[in-house]
Amino acid sequence: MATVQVENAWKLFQVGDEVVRAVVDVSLTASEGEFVALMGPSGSGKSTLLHLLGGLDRPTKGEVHIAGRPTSGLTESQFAALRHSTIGFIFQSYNLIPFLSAVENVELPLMFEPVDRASVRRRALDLLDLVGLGHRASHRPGRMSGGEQQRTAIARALIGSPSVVLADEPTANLDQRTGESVVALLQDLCARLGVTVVASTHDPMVAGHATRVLRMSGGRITEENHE
Ligand SMILES: Nc1ncnc2c1ncn2[C@@H]1O[C@H](COP(=O)(O)OP(=O)(O)OP(=O)(O)O)[C@@H](O)[C@H]1O
Repeated sequence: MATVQVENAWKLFQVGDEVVRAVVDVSLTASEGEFVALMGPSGSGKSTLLHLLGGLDRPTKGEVHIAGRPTSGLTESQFAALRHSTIGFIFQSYNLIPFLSAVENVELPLMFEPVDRASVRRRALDLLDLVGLGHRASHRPGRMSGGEQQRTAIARALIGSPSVVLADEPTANLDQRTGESVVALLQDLCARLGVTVVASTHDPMVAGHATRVLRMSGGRITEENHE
């Protein structure tokens, strides 16, 4: 099943008198369990495309489907609810809350949901185990390494059982070896849980683990390579 689907998507930004064409007529489909790497020079449109895929931003033109549903007719709150239940995000700077413990950070996306707290706690602890951090559950981010913080962020991205995880340069702040272990974890999630991962990256190592590599230039997808 296609878990990521965009058709002829454009994103234009008006900056003063100038129109910036950040994403230009992009169509993309990815299925369950795929690991797609988005590569390309700075400013080529990778982050903007990720934002469109995840519904953090709406296209100027074109259609974005989330979980097989077209999103153009949805209100902001319908859109947010759909995003919440189907998509997890990972950022290069981890974006963990410094005064919360690892397990509390993982629980955060479900904090305001009407769900049983004890079962959320169990699930958060299971996810920390899954990413190899069961022993760090009570640690705050400041007491964890960069790799541990990114693993915590991956567990947080999974708390809502998303079908898609979008990662914006997930290894940018990690050394080579730690980056490799984080990417191996993402690859494992694709294989074992059937999650679709789309990751923007400048790092050839990340692309080396992907099932598909898309190259962007000037807002367009200009090249596509399969594993
Ligand atoms: N909110 C915005 N307002 C105006 N222009 C924007 C905005 N967001 C992105 N852009 C522009 O759109 C283009 C694509 O930017 P984007 O951040 O998607 O590129 P990128 O490939 O992710 O770059 P990097 O690798 O440096 O993160 C750039 O020219 C950028 O300046």
